[in-house]
Amino acid sequence: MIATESLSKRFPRVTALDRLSLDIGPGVTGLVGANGAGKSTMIKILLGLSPATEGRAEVLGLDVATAGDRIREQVGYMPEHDCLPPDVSATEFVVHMARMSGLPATAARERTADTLRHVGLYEERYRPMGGYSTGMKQRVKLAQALVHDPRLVLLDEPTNGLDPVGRDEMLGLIRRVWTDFGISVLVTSHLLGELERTCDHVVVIDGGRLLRSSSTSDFTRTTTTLAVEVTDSDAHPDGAEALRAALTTAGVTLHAGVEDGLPGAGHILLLEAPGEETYDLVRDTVAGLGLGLVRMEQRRHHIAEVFTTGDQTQAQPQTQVPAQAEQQKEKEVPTR
Ligand SMILES: Nc1ncnc2c1ncn2[C@@H]1O[C@H](COP(=O)(O)OP(=O)(O)OP(=O)(O)O)[C@@H](O)[C@H]1O
Repeated sequence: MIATESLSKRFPRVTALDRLSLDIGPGVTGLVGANGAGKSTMIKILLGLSPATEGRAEVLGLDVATAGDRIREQVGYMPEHDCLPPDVSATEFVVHMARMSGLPATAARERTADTLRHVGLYEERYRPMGGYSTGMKQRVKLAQALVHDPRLVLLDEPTNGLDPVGRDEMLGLIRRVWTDFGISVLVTSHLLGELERTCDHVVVIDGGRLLRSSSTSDFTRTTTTLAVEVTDSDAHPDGAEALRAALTTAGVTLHAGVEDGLPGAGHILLLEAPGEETYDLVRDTVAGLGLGLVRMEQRRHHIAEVFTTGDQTQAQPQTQVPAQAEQQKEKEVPTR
């Protein structure tokens, strides 16, 4: 879908993109980086709106330097900034954008109605957009990117300014753009955590340089940590502690501390399970103590841990772990 080779963009005082080489296939791809990392610059180059200083880029097999018009025919774009005229309604605006993309009047009206329904705008679509909430405006911006039925959409920070519920709804919509319509998505964000749930592939850039590009499952691959939750019993009023003692005696390595489990079902123990024999041992020990086994699951990495644990096994050689990431409660990539 997108390929770049040693792509650079230099402004007089800043290098926004620094020899970036990427190969992005179909599906939902996240482009994550702090403010100023170069995400918007990258999108403008991919749309053929801003020339690269050096290197090359192709979108849908078309060269951005020479085929910008043809790229924009097949690609939708949701800009980061607020760009909606306040005095017109969502319907009028999206119909206008559809006509600009070359759709005949009837098709433009039909596609507008379908697209606005998809993004969850109903009666409001006839009201002037000046009175819309941020969430409604973001939905209109998404709708106008989709209305001409592109093969790929480039979404620049679509969750900006949204509260957690609005963010979840927007991420769900973005996921469905791919699963329901087969339109590939490149979505930028400075929030690592939200990409974990939404994207098949994640590209991380910092200061215009590539930090890492891998499938989300590589980022979140399983660990050897096993989480075990058991019920209490009359004989063992603290089932988790009884299990901890029995497993320690059996030679299993347990992590310090417990996590809260389901109400009434005790706590969750975390232990090292290098092989299947540990699973069998846990099951038999739980049964031997007469406890109920509520859950036994392998823990997965979270994307943010890539930045907090120094796990760089698949990182590019130039990887720098952004130090402040550890302090970001919301798992945000730090602002530079
Ligand atoms: N037209 C321009 N002239 C000079 N510098 C620019 C220009 N556009 C972007 N930059 C600089 O290039 C760098 C990358 O900017 P860019 O907007 O691509 O980052 P970003 O990752 O999209 O961040 P944000 O989410 O804050 O927009 C920044 O340092 C920015 O100040």
